[in-house]
Amino acid sequence: MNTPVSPHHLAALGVVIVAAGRGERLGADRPKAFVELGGRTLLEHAVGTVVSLDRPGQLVLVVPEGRAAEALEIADAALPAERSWQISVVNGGRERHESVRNGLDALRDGIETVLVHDAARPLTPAEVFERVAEEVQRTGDGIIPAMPVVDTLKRVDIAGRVRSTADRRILAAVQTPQGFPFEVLAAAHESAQAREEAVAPSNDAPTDDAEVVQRFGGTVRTVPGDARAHKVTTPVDLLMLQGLLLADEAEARTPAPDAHAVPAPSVATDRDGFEADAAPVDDESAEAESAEAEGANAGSADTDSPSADSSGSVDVESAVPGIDSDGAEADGTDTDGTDADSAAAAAPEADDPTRPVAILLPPAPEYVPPMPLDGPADSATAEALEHDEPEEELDEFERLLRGLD
Ligand SMILES: Nc1ccn([C@@H]2O[C@H](COP(=O)(O)OP(=O)(O)OP(=O)(O)O)[C@@H](O)[C@H]2O)c(=O)n1
Ligand SMILES: C[C@](O)(CO)[C@H](O)COP(=O)(O)O
Repeated sequence: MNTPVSPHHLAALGVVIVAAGRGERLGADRPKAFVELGGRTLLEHAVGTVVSLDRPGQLVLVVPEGRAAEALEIADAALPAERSWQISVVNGGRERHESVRNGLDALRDGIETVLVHDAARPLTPAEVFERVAEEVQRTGDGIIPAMPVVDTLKRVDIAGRVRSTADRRILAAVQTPQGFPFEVLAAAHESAQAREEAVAPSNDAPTDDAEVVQRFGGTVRTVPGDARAHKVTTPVDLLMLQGLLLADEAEARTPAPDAHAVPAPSVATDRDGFEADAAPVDDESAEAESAEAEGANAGSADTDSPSADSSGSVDVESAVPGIDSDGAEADGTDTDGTDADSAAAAAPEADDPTRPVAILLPPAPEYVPPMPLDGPADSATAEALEHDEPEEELDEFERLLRGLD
């Protein structure tokens, strides 16, 4: 039964961290969320960021059976005394979407906005949580962080033969946290569950919550994601995130520029990979979308400052059998944990006022946003897209899979 809630409760944010996966592709000796990165489990990193958000909320941790006590300890240790986060822990399901459902069931009445986040994205900055939550509250739509696709994408048949190239201008790689009005996400998951129970299990389980909501008829939009929200899937992902933590440490050790120094460029790299005012991928009017994107990006799209939760040495080798800790060196990081370039920058000649105190990185490559939101501008692109109609190609692909081609 619904209990009356105060306006304070109505403003509360619900966050579900799904941490109940087995981590088979990582191949560690424990569930992925309990593997360590920089001396803290992936779950600890994620929880630490959520409880650092400057708002009241309820956090639900969804964990593998037998891990609830450990998860509660992690949450207790992470919770700063002055923050108003209420924490609960529930068991996960067989598939990710079942785990999300269990998490939603544990949220109390009065949550208006809910964010669903993968523990497997441990370094996602607090700014991304804020950006997603604010945009959900502003628009009432589902909001997901997205990154441009940087590789060329091929459709390949079961014999390994390349059949065609997908148009990556209309594709985006999406991350978590994904945010929704609570009622919409809860109803979408309920409806998905009813459908699952009514028909035989299929192999098209939704891989994210945006898909659950879209199948339910909801609208989902994008905001810029962040390179630090990278997902740990295989061992090399842990090494990449280890590199980020080491870079944070090196940056934290770099002395602040003195008054005589040549100023460093204000923006060296954009971690979201998008131009600051890149419009999100959508099919509505370009004008309205550009205005929205500007609103969404204002003050938060460029997240170049060091992470608040950078921590000590990285324990990848001991946590994941078969991972070679030298991978950090291969990525250009010295074994003493100092990025070679940053170390050089950290030792400017004090009496040489012209000596730069920061390495001047080249500007990030310009990201050309997907096609104009009201369709391709030029006739060549329009023609190319006409011949790259996704549903037609899916049919063709299915025919190939069945050996009908
Ligand atoms: N039944 C599941 C499956 C996944 N997850 C969570 O969903 C996120 C994304 O899933 P993924 O990276 O695929 O994790 P795993 O399922 O653990 O990985 P794998 O497929 O390699 O086993 C992770 O934080 C994972 O813990 C979950 O809570 N419950
Ligand atoms: C939810 C997700 O992280 C969005 O990119 C992704 O779909 C999870 O996929 P996985 O195969 O369960 O890791």
